[in-house]
Amino acid sequence: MNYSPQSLAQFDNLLYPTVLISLLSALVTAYFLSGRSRQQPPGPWVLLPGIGHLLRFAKDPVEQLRTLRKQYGDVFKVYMGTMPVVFISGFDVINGVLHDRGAEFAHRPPSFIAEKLVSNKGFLNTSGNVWTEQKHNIARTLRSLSASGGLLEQYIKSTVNNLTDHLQSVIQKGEGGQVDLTPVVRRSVCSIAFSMAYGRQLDLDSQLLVSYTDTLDQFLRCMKLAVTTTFIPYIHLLPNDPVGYRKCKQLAVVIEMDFVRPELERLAQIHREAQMTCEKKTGETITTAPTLCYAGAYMDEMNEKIRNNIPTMMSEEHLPKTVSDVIMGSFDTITTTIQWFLIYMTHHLDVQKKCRQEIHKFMGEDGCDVSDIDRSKLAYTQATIMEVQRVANIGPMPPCHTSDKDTHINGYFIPKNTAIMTNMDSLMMGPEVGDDPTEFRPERFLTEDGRPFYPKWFLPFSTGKRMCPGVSVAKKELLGFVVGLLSRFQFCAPLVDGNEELPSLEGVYGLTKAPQPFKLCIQSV
Ligand code: HEM
Repeated sequence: MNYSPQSLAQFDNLLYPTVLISLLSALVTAYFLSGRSRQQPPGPWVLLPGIGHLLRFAKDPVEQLRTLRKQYGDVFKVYMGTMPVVFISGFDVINGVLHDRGAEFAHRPPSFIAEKLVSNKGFLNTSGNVWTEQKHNIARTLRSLSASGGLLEQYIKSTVNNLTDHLQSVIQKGEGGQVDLTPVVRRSVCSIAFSMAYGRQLDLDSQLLVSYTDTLDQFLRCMKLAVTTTFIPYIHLLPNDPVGYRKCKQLAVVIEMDFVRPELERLAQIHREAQMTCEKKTGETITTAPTLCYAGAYMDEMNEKIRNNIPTMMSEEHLPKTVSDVIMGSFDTITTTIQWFLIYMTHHLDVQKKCRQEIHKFMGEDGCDVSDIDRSKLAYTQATIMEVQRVANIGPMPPCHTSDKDTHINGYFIPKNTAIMTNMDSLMMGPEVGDDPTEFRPERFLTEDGRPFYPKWFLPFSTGKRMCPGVSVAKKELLGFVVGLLSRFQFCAPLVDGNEELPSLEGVYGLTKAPQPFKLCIQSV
């Protein structure tokens, strides 16, 4: 093509409008793109899943979440009280946020209740360096405690033996027809948590254990409603303490002053004495507590760092709250899982029988030793525990995560410190489970040749940096209780007015989803 000087001049005339139009369209595109990049997740403006349920004016929160997910997809935002909460659902999104971007989302959002109840100290509610340093210490100690042949196995063995002896005596007294197992199971679980924390064992009937368990129990019951202040802080100003916030604060003080601090003082004293003896004998300073426990291990590392002028965030202020967080982390979750396990076993006697047969086959029929369990042999029993964890879904709304920087999830803009909550139901009852998620079927956790199968979507302990640090303790404890109980007893529905009355499968939402009060009939096998 030939360009004449005139045609080039015409082109020149077009140059300015062309550049102008391009600039304008670039600006418009940038405007829309920046709008898109700041687009917030969809969701209704005011809705109170969880809290509404607690305050008894909304339906089952899990049902609400299912409806919302259908309507808005895997990332949606609701206002829980005055606080926006972004819910993430489905394996891909949850794993993407908590695991693949674990460091970014390893923070906890600011919380009124954490600030007022524990002054933002401890483990569960802290973030950043203080959390990381404590996490390393706790994870290391829990790993040592739960190692094969470690102290946890001894604690489980003696506690489960005491529990089964107690149940045997209930049966011998002719009272096995309708037993409320919850108090004794709670005490047993608390006893193991106590031993791991402070390195000494308490008798199941000891006054200290009874009152520690009762106080923890009262605190957790009280927290069911008091947690509302996280989402509507002004509620705590109302007269007559309608949500039990002030009562919870008092109970937190009682737990620390009456139970935690005396044990910490006792450990410090033992440590001082051991140190003096060691210095006299060898001239060396000992660096490990006489008995492994996580309060003692925390003190050791903290004191060692202080002695050697190594900068540390571990402190006397964090210590009692951190110990309480770990005890609380295990107490409610393990008790609730065992309660649900027993309930589901009364609903599925065939499964109960199969577990017992497996236990008797591989561990003997006479009072098997729960400190010496070969997990690989008890595949069906383990699969049953996992299936109970799935269907009972005791933590449908686990602690919130957040990022300390503005960020995006699935293209939606998430301002820093926004609370992000995992929709656990979307994993436990989601499409990945198969086409029969409501059915109780332990086989879904077994391969075709009967070996354990761990599907990627099964995340009851969460995933990523902030995943439950007690996972191996929990697995050992749950299996120990199940083996000890099923090897010696048969659990079934009690007779009420001549009719079998199966315990309800409907849960009560608190910090965990617990069963309604229930009784079972226990028989020796
Ligand atoms: C069936 C038993 C258990 C279940 C289902 C469970 C589940 C969970 C879940 C879902 C979280 C939240 C993780 C996250 O934020 O992403 C968590 C945190 C935690 N769990 Fe467990 N847990 C169990 C037992 C235990 C035990 C036995 C211990 C202690 C020995 C424990 C100690 C903790 C602690 C201290 C946290 C807070 C972690 C943090 O904030 O970084 N849990 N657990």
